[in-house]
Amino acid sequence: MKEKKKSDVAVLLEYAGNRKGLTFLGLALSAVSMLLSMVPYICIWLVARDLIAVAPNWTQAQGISQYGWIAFGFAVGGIILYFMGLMCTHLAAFRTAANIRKQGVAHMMKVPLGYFDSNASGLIRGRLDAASADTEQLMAHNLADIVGTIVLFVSMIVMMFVFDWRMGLACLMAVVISVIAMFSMMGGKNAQIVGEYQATQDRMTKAGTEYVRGIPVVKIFQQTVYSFKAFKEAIEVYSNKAEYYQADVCQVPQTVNLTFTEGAFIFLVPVALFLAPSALANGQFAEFVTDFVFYAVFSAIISTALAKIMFASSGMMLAGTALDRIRQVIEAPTLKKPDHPQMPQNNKVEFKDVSFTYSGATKPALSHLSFTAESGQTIALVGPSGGGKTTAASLIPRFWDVSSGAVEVGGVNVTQMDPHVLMDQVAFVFQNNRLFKASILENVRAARPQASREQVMEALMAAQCKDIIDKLPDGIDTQIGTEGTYLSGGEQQRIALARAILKDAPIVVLDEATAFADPENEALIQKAFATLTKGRTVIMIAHRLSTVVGANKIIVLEKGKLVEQGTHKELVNANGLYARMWQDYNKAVQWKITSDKEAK
Ligand SMILES: Nc1ncnc2c1ncn2[C@@H]1O[C@H](COP(=O)(O)OP(=O)(O)OP(=O)(O)O)[C@@H](O)[C@H]1O
Repeated sequence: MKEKKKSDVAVLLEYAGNRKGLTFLGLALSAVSMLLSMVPYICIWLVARDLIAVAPNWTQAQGISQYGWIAFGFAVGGIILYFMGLMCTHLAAFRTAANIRKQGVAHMMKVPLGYFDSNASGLIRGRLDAASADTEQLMAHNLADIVGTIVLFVSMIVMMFVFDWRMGLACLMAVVISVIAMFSMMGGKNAQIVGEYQATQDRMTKAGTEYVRGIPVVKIFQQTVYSFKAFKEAIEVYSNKAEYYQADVCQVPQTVNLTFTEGAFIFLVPVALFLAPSALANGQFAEFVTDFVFYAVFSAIISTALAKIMFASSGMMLAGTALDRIRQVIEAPTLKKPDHPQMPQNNKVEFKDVSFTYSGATKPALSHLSFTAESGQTIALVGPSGGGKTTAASLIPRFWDVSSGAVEVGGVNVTQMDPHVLMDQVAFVFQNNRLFKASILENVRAARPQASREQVMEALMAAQCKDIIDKLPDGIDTQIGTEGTYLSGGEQQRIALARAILKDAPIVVLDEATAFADPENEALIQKAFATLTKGRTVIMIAHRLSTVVGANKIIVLEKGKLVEQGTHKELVNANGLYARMWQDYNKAVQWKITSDKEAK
């Protein structure tokens, strides 16, 4: 257990980078400040000794004010050094937390895109933010307090035995009982409970993110109570765990701890009463009273020291579990990079006997899928819902890697290509294209950062975005998602198409939108599609069969398997699943036309 804690600190110090030295400087300053803070107590003893020696002629006491100034000087010096130490540890702690966040974000760029499907973005952010804040507490405060407290303890024990070992022992007993109570609360099984408590916190964050994300659906279907259930349960589990820890685990040890730290007198007074008669008999009563005064005052710092240890050890535990959570992000498996990356030879896309099963799923989402899209061809993926169209398209940019078989781009297995080369080769337009809260210019330019303003403008025009730009107050410099500037689904889709057009990649994977039925937008989107796909290899997930009629090849997927392939004409003649889908589609269109006419 101890070793693990040590290694946690070592890990955190690595993150501090070139500010690691500042941590050590801060710790040294904290140690020295603790030593300085002992001097006022010695001064109290000296003052008590001198006063008692001249009692009751107090005015004869020499050097009282001198001791006062010395005590004041050392106390102030101690505080100044302590603050300087904290400044150093804070500077290192901020760097540590910043480096953890930076490394986490950098690592997220290397994980497969599918990772974000199974890990809510709120959870990832929560893990990095909350966890790095917890480590900040350890690095900025707790470590300095631990070192300071160790020094305090050693000097405290030395001082306890310097003046009167019996009264010193009385004070020490209170310390020992408190420390035992405290460690029974922190160590062993209870450390595991703290881990569980933080895991419930994680689950609550995840459920909260999911709940907030689903609010529109919840409101539409008036499902407030039911939808709140998962989130409510997560909150309840969390508060039960927190309550259990506080009430059942901490109650007794904390009471013992507080009683003995705040009441170090419990042992000191009986010991003093026991010693008083012999001191009186030996004519050493003045020394005895001096020592008693000193220990009575000194015992007060015991509670301060123990409180610091308590916070420090809980900080240690928090940081340890925080590091575990950070590791879940920072050590998430990354996309495997090939040792000898190969360059694509052409713009062909080929699936070779591809099977894929999502992690945790029992059935494969794709089984033995093979097809080829020659350079410049358009291949449409169609089929019933859940057939595997999105999964197949997602394997091209390596959202996930195939379970068996191979996906090849330009004659090279995608796993054998540098991920950057693969990303340059392929443009993706998915239905839920995310636009950033940034200007339209920046949103489109994300595809090619070095593109000029004119090139961005050209892409926007090609994607039929003229009407959008014209109506916005600052044209392409308008910030999206702020001050009421929101775009409709169809408009967002066209901006995303402009992004893909600007990218100018030879291969395009696109999920044809179904959600944006407004006829005007629809026509513009189709025009933008035509520009984007011209002269490129296209893999299109098609939901409306009207868009696939002209495709070079149609792949029909059902339950993860290729059930038919061919041109529209061939498949209609084959009288299989596609022919039935085509009939149903025509009936639906017919029904729409008829009902539109009747409505007029
Ligand atoms: N992230 C995921 N984790 C586990 N299973 C998944 C995941 N995404 C999809 N699946 C499963 O894989 C299968 C194929 O789903 P996929 O989304 O590829 O089908 P689709 O043909 O695109 O469907 P639709 O037309 O409804 O979009 C389904 O059984 C689905 O439940």
